[in-house]
Amino acid sequence: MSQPPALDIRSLRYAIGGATIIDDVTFSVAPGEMLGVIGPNGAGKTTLFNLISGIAVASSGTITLDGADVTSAPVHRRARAGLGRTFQTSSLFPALSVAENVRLAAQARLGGALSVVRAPRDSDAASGVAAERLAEVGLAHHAATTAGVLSHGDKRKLEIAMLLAADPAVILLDEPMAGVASGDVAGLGQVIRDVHRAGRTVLMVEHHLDVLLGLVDRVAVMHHGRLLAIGEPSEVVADPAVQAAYLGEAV
Ligand SMILES: Nc1ncnc2c1ncn2[C@@H]1O[C@H](COP(=O)(O)OP(=O)(O)OP(=O)(O)O)[C@@H](O)[C@H]1O
Repeated sequence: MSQPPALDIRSLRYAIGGATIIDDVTFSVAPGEMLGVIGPNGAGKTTLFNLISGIAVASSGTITLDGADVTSAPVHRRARAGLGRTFQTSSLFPALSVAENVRLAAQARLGGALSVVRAPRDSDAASGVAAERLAEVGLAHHAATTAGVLSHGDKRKLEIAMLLAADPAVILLDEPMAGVASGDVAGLGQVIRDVHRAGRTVLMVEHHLDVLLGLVDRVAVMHHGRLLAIGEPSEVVADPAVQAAYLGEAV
């Protein structure tokens, strides 16, 4: 039997207060693929991520993760099924060290009691996972640094390391470049590329189109809650309907 898609979305619809925010969206993402999700402000990108991660529940349609229907599953069950997500707003603990932030995320996954008081032992499974993940995002040299003083680019790398601590197969990145200094964008892009090349399926919403189009295998364009186009970046950028949706913005 052929492998099921990492993520399959069928006829997804989300309506609230009389407004249809997501309207009949269907697409699937292959295992190991990186899909960019773009669209003008208010197009429904974050809502789509909320439906996939379980923060909002679809009005109709289905969401399948690696063959398992998770359409109405709570957030923690989707996380157990291999889904991980970052948010537009920072989710780290600024007063703790970089290593402690990732250790806590790893402890949550490993099921141990959460403790910031007990000094971590190097032999701790969670500390081991934390060290590996920090190395993976290039932050090993900042392990002892207080997370709050990191640059925006390094904070985003730390959030990715925290996400990886749970070992997700499918990762949703919501505007990972937001607020990152232009000089740090390329380095963060390389971390995302490496995370993807390690075999993970990645969906990424990002307004920095130049960076996104250079990273992804395919791009999906949302417009007024509908999927306007999906395909390889060069095809999608050349699509007149996509250009019209951006009202002449350089795509
Ligand atoms: N809970 C809600 N109740 C009412 N309207 C909502 C709700 N959530 C989102 N919307 C509306 O749905 C539309 C899509 O919002 P969403 O945040 O998903 O868009 P987006 O593409 O992520 O936008 P941006 O690029 O600005 O982040 C917007 O018009 C928003 O105001």
